[in-house]
Amino acid sequence: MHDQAAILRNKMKDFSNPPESINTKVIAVASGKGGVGKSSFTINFALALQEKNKKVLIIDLDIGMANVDIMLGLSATYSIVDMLEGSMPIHSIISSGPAGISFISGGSGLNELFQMDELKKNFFLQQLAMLSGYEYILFDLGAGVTKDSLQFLMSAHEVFIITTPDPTSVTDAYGLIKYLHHEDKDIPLFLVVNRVRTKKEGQATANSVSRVCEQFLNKNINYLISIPEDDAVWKGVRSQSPFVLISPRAASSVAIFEAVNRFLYGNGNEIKETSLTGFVTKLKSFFYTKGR
Ligand SMILES: Nc1ncnc2c1ncn2[C@@H]1O[C@H](COP(=O)(O)OP(=O)(O)OP(=O)(O)O)[C@@H](O)[C@H]1O
Repeated sequence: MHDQAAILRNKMKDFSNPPESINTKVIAVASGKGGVGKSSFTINFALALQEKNKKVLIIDLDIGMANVDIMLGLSATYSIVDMLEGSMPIHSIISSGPAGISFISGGSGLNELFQMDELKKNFFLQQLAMLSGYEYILFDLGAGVTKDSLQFLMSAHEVFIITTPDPTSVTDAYGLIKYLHHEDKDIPLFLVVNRVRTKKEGQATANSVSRVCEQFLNKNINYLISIPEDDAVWKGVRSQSPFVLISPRAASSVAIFEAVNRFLYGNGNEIKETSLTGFVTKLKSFFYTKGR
């Protein structure tokens, strides 16, 4: 009988050999509070990385608020939900966005993704392992932490936390950092302060987050960049065209390019070895032992 389980089992045989691996770094982009510019940062940072000739993939896992495809002016044909329902290979659900950026949509009904049975979990993990041709995979996760997003946050090689200088946003960012630190004291965290009026405001915000993290958690936070409040961002969202592409000289774009330079060449970050297998193995351990 060819039920879905049988189809999945057969597909898994087809995909048992992941493609040749390059060094893949998985970045989870998160925020404590919603609406702080997480998706817009993810997209533009990914595009700026791609401009440095890096192979980059964006995966939208912002359940309920998935809007990366809208911001990219795309209507993705297939999503992760389709991949799981239709036992499709992960490469067939990758869309090509502006400047050829690769993108995977979570799809509506994504919350069911996390209620997967064992066979689907294995299929999902196996398909993720097929993405080893990408040098950077950016997961856009929802604001705050859920039991589900936590698994991705804790498995990623690095976590970017986006905040604005707004005290409520800073408080929520600290809450998120505290939560993550409690789970894993060694998790590398990068802070992005978005919508600043001046660089000084960005630095002051980063200083206050760093200070409380050092004082109460004994945790070092890497301040990546501040991004100014800029009409170019708004225009990019309105025209569904990322601002680094349509306004590359705007102050917000300059900040994103600077963030990529710091990320790639600052603090010895470029020499750390990372692998997709490491990410998938960690995620698997969350799915099966530490998860539900
Ligand atoms: N630097 C900026 N300057 C001006 N406007 C900005 C800036 N960053 C973000 N915005 C605006 O903020 C709005 C929210 O941005 P975005 O959707 O990226 O936030 P988010 O944190 O991903 O939201 P969600 O919590 O819904 O996932 C967008 O309309 C965007 O135009």
